[in-house]
Amino acid sequence: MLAGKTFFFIGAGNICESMVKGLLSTGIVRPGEIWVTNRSNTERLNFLRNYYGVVPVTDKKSAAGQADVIILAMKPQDVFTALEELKGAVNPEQLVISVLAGIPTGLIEEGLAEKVAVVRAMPNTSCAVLESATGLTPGRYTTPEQLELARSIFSMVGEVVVLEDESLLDAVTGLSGSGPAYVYYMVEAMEKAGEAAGIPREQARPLVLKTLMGAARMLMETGEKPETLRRQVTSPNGTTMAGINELEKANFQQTIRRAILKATHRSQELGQYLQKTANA
Ligand SMILES: NC(=O)C1=CN([C@@H]2O[C@H](COP(=O)(O)OP(=O)(O)OC[C@H]3O[C@@H](n4cnc5c(N)ncnc54)[C@H](OP(=O)(O)O)[C@@H]3O)[C@@H](O)[C@H]2O)C=CC1
Ligand SMILES: O=C(O)[C@@H]1CCC=N1
Repeated sequence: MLAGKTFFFIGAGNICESMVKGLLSTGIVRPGEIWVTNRSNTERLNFLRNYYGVVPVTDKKSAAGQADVIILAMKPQDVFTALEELKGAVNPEQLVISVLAGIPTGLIEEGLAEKVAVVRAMPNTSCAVLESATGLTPGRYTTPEQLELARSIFSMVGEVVVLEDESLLDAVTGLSGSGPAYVYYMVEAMEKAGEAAGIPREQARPLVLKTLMGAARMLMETGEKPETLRRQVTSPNGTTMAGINELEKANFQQTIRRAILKATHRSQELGQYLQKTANA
């Protein structure tokens, strides 16, 4: 299904590079099958060409007319300009994948002016190591085969969940799209705490990272609930209980909940704002 397909990334920033790195590492997609473009940053395109062997594109319209899969990967605020540049170039046989936070498929379909197949996807930067958690939802004109193509692309770089209700993609964005940043933030905090407790940074880091990896693998491989695994670590009146009590005092779970709901809300807000702009 994927062999020989060409991929055109419109927006060659962070998420583009994570996907490119992951796709190429599978060996299924070859560098010449990945085309990349930016608004103006040619230095970045040259870097991607030199480092990954992918193909920089200047004539967006012509490349968009030829690629099998077009991936919209600019900031949400830049979507209108990008769509204007693509108008009329994409046909219903092709597949457009948008990874833009908050942007509904309807807005992209309208912008492209043809009955083009659009899939909204929310991956995360762990695509680079084939461990993305990606939510997908089909647009109005997406055939089951085109949805399957999108699923197989993101399955190459991690786990895929297909959601029928597009509005849930905002929550996927708040949960797993932004999710790696919450984890990195926690790692930063744990490293600093390790240092504060006297462990040199170069030794704190491997301890924290292996703790993270080990806990993730325990969750995945035992199939136990996080709560069960947490209780196994927590001895009555022991060290873990002392630590967890402190997290409870700071309303840790409520704080995480608020963070994810805020991020979800921000995704909704971006979509609503840009939809209003489109209607104005
Ligand atoms: N970063 C992440 O973890 C994730 C991001 N996303 C989504 O992916 C999108 C991109 O995010 P990210 O990669 O972090 O952003 P970056 O700022 O790193 O990259 C965006 C790129 O888009 C380019 N661009 C802007 N306008 C156009 C245009 N009209 N035509 C072609 N290229 C254009 C910019 O080029 P130039 O520099 O020349 O202006 C820039 O290189 C966002 O919509 C975000 O919501 C989704 C999942 C995860
Ligand atoms: O921060 C953002 O808006 C993007 C969307 C998901 C991850 N990064």
